[in-house]
Amino acid sequence: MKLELIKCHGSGNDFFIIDEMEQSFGWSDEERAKLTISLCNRGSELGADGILFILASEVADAKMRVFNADGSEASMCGNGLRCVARYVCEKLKIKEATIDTMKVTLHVSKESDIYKDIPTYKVEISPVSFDVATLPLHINQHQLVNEKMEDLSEDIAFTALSVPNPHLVAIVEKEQMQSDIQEEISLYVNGENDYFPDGVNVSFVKPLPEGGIFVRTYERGVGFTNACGTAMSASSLVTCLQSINTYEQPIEVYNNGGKVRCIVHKQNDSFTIDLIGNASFVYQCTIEIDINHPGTFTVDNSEEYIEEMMQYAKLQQEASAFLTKQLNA
Ligand SMILES: N[C@@H](CCC[C@H](N)C(=O)O)C(=O)O
Repeated sequence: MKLELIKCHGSGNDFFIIDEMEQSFGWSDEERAKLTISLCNRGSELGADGILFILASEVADAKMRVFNADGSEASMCGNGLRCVARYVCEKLKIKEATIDTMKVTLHVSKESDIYKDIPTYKVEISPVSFDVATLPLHINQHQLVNEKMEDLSEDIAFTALSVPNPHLVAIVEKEQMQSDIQEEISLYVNGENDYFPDGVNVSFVKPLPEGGIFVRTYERGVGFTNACGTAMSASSLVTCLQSINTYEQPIEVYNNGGKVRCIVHKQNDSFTIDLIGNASFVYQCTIEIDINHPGTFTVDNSEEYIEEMMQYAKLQQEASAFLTKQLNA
């Protein structure tokens, strides 16, 4: 069969969009998983962190399903949702929309450009929970907020939260950020272990001297990515809890693929987060693939979004120069 793909990214966290809104391919979840593993393989002609399947919805403008590069399905994806927001808003010629996701319907909207000529979208990150059962995290307490887990590290304190996908967040020193410790912990909690039966996204966060934070995330089902939208949102909330940042105020969040802006809203004891950033298209292409044997495919008719990519490269250069200066300050 022929399949149309759009390669897109949010802060360098890259995905393929597959539109199943009008044409239903009738795929099973096993077929979606195998297709994802094949197309996301970085050793193939394509490669990505995941696939965003966009489907028709009876309760919202569209439905998003997210598959990680290893074929597992995630309940949410912040960077991916911005790309889906752009795709749906442009397709339906609207400026805001509702997108149904695995656990919740979320509001998305077009925003003024975060950087000159960079299509920018705001997405709602919600619901947020600190109840360890929602990750799940198996420990003998209801919450883990800025506390050590001796089996993970003797020095680092973690906060566990779901937004609604699961996150483990630690505020760290520069030396810890640059060591192998994050990878070691991430491999442990995403392998056979007694604590996180479904794995967890692990973020190390470094507050920057001139304001803003740097977030590096090891993503469940993928590995280290340039950025993880839900992780940057969860990390922003954790920095507000620790009075490093302030509720209702924009937080500049730097990552290895660029930067985004988060605003954490607090009402009584509940939280929501706005994630604002680029929704960039890289290229569109058609592939010829046999869904029963997705391991091989051919790519043709590839067309790049050159202007958009050149503009994004400028944002990335500026963000990276700022970050280097801040991390060496
Ligand atoms: N990159 C995403 C998150 C994708 C899902 C995650 N790996 C999980 O399994 O929960 C984002 O931008 O939020």
